[in-house]
Amino acid sequence: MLTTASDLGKDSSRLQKQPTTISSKSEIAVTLKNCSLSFGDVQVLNNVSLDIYKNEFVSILGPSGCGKSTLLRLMLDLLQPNAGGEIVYPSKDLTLGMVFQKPVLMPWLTAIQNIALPLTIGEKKFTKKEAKEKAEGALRLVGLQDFVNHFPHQLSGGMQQRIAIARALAADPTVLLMDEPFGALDEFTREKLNFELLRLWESPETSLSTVVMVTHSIQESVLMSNRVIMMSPRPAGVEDIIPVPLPSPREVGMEELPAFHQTVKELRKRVKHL
Ligand SMILES: Nc1ncnc2c1ncn2[C@@H]1O[C@H](COP(=O)(O)OP(=O)(O)OP(=O)(O)O)[C@@H](O)[C@H]1O
Repeated sequence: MLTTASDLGKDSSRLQKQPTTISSKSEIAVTLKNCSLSFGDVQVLNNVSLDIYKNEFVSILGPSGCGKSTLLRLMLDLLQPNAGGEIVYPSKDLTLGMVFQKPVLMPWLTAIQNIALPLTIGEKKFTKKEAKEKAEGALRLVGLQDFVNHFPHQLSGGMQQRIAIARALAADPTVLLMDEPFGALDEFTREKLNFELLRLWESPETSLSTVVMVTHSIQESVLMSNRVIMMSPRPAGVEDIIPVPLPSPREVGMEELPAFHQTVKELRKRVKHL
């Protein structure tokens, strides 16, 4: 198991990571300024402007093919706003992490080797010993410390996705970008991982401050997020930003609250208009 709600319940610092209201004092984690992007003749993003704050969990919803994954790749610096605009990360101690829909694990590497591998290559290189220690820590965070030497085929789909989350967390990101991370999982595992991710985001054991998650599930977006960004059809822009008026921290059973139903209903109404 991951760090549980009850483990963290006595720690007031977890409450620092849930700004349900954005005030003028909220610190920006990333700003997209009038970003437009085309693949050849196909314009995918049109004038996307967005501020995402430190200590917030944001979901991105929108029609299939509108450009949600493209937006994340832009934020990860894998793509450039080639038709105008810029992306600004004001913080000096920024580390970006990414989790994809599929875990994309190397089948010939064990759980710990899969997590350690990216730490030994790229810009921020760690020694093999450091990488192993960080990978062990990340495995503990996702509750898979007993599966250190298991290969991917010896793990369930949910466990493989936890390894992918651990791999992203091992680099100690401040901003985590997630592209439908639970889309391929059954409903039971998905719900479990939803709360495990929330606990990790709240945990003082990680540097994680901001989560930006693309999802196709309206319910998931409401349950997890402080705000939901609704994208318009391609070429996508920001259609709407909907705050989620649920109490923090989020707990199992909040799906029964009237505020949950009202926000889901509101989002459904807006989806129908797209
Ligand atoms: N590398 C690429 N080259 C050309 N076109 C691309 C490339 N990547 C994405 N596209 C196009 O950009 C558009 C947006 O794709 P993207 O994957 O960002 O959408 P999405 O909103 O994430 O879709 P979905 O919800 O179905 O996952 C699509 O029309 C897609 O074909």
